[in-house]
Amino acid sequence: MTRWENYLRSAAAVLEEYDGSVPLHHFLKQFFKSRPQMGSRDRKTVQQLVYRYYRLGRWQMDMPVEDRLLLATFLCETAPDAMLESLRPEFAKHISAPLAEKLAIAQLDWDPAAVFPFPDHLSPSIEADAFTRSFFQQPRLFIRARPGKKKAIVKQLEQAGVVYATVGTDAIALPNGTKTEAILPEKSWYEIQDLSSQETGLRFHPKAKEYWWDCCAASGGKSILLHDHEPDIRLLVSDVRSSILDNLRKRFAEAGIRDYASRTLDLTDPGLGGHLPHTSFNGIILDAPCTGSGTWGRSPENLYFFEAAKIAEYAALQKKIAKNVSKFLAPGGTLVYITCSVFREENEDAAAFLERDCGLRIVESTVVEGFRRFADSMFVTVAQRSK
Ligand SMILES: C[S@@+](CC[C@H](N)C(=O)[O-])C[C@H]1O[C@@H](n2cnc3c(N)ncnc32)[C@H](O)[C@@H]1O
Repeated sequence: MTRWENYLRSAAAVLEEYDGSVPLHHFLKQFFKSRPQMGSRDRKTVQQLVYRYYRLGRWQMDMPVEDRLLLATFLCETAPDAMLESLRPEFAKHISAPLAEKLAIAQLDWDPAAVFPFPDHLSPSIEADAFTRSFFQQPRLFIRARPGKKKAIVKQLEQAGVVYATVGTDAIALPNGTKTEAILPEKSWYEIQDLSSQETGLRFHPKAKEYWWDCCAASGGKSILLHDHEPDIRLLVSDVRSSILDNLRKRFAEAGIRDYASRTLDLTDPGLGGHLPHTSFNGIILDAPCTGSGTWGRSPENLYFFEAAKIAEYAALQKKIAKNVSKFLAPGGTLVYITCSVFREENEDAAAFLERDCGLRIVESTVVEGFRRFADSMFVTVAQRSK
């Protein structure tokens, strides 16, 4: 058996075993652990094959697995690929062609709803076909340069010979798999943060001495962004998971942030107010738990396994949290509601709920379209309590 056939067979074994109950990257870690004979290049190749397979969603499912793996490689890659050159030379010679041309070469009927089966749920401004086609491209790795550090970071990237691109004021796109920790050892200079996630921070306008609450803080990505806008704020961070707040503390320490309060809080708890250090905040960041559909370019297994019923479940949870949390917004205060979802129910419908049921005024609602630029897609709405 050739090296290529071996790779295809290993990828097929992953696909046979994986059932979507845990994220694919967790599953692959375990899968490779039990196969120590596979070297790092083998693991990387198999992993790429499997990810590409899921990028096609449920389109062309009748095809034999090996054929579909090679088709996915043809459609998702633009650089010469040795496996394709060996096993599908007729595809390999068109590897850099645009997707429309590749589809014609492969002589297949394009069926976007088989790739992304939820177009009816998309936020209205998102163009379904462009969004669906974006799944064939792997999003990039982005870092955010912290204030005053961009020049020094760029210098280190150049010294290490890394191909990078600066985007906007603070974002730097890096090739996927870049070992940032080895190349950029000074961790207080930057944060690993998606481009669209960075741009949600353009809506944070904290003033010195104000009270701000990042109520779904996780490991603190938005809080560090907020703090970089204005370090002199009274910051409360909370999350329902205490383990993720341990990560936040470590990350804050590396970022040099020491002055803040943290709490483990369930935002659906009707008695929430009793656990808060203050009962009124000038700013609340509600980066809500969501389907994550705007990030599925990084976890394409969701195209295959996600069940639409989950959208309504998340939307109900988001409303419950929004209602409970918005009570603590001071007169004139701002609530920034964020999701990494592309679904209307979690986005525009949630904004309408903030206005209708929480007594807030919507100042801005935006879908941050990452899918056109190798980044995640997000939604952000800015809501204000009247003075
Ligand atoms: C989208 S993530 C937040 C990401 C984070 N803000 C960042 O920038 O990295 C949503 C967070 O909400 C938390 N969460 C989910 N349900 C919750 C609840 N009932 N109460 C409080 N937090 C909750 C999750 O643990 C998760 O960390």
